[in-house]
Amino acid sequence: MLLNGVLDIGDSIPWLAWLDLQGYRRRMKAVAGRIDGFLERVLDEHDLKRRGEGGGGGGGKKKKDMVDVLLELADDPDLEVKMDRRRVKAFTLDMIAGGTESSAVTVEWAISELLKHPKIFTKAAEELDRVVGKDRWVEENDIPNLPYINAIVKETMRLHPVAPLLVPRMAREDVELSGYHIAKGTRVFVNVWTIGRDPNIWDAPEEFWPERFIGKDIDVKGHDFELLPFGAGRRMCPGYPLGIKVIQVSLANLLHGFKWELPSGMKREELNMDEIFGLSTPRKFPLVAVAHPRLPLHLYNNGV
Ligand code: HEM
Repeated sequence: MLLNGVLDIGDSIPWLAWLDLQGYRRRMKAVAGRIDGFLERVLDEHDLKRRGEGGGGGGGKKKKDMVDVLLELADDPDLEVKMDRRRVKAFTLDMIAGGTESSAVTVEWAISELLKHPKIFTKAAEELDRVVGKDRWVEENDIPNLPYINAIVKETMRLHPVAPLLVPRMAREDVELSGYHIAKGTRVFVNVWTIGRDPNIWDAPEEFWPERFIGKDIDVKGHDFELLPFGAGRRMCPGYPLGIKVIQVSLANLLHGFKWELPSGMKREELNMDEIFGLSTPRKFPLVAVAHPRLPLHLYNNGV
């Protein structure tokens, strides 16, 4: 993940690329080799299982997982866009890389911001107690009734977008944009991190203040260009519907189920909020916090 976001001199000065001055390309090739080895093993295991079960269909009775379905598609000669083994691996890697770190990083930032702003914790807990009650966990269909929790999620994504520069674009033709000439072939980065902190767009942009979204029609679906944590357009995050729900439901449950505190003796001003800036922006120092149960103890025995 770190190597994904590094600034390689060869990207900016292509004729220096072959020298690999920072050694990033060598390290990327080594990591790619290890990941490929892992994915090959996963595909081999699935192939073996499919053959053992009579081949072809991934076994009629046993439950299929995503890799089984992709391998079935790879066997289909009539597919308009061919799915071969290489694509099955790429797809699987996309799901692992895109679908895990992004939600975890966002939830960790949300809890960090709330530890700095205990009043927001209290307000969130009030909403959860009123809407969900203290005798159960939060479910997906509670989410539309939790505007304050949703505002916390948006505010977290405004200040800590998972992909601060989205993924690079390339201008397919010469274009004039807001008075700038962008020549065909130019690599373009959209800096959503800066947009999220732009004082021309946001009041008190450096402040964590979820109330700014209450009653406002600003969403994260790629239509409101001031808030683009999932990107926009044809290359917008395809995992958006899943990603946003995972963040909302897990954060809501973490706030509903636990009272959060900093380790004893630590003041909130001392909580370091530095980020590692790359393709994604995790915390520089992992969050350490203490969680106290808020709900009846029997609920913790059955899981969420
Ligand atoms: C927490 C949630 C997530 C956030 C904040 C997030 C954010 C993003 C962003 C900003 C992009 C680039 C979009 C652009 O440049 O316009 C992206 C691309 C992508 N995301 Fe996500 N994502 C999340 C969850 C997921 C999940 C759950 C999956 C899959 C299960 C996923 C799969 C992908 C893939 C495959 C791409 C590349 C799309 C392409 O290049 O065409 N993401 N994501």
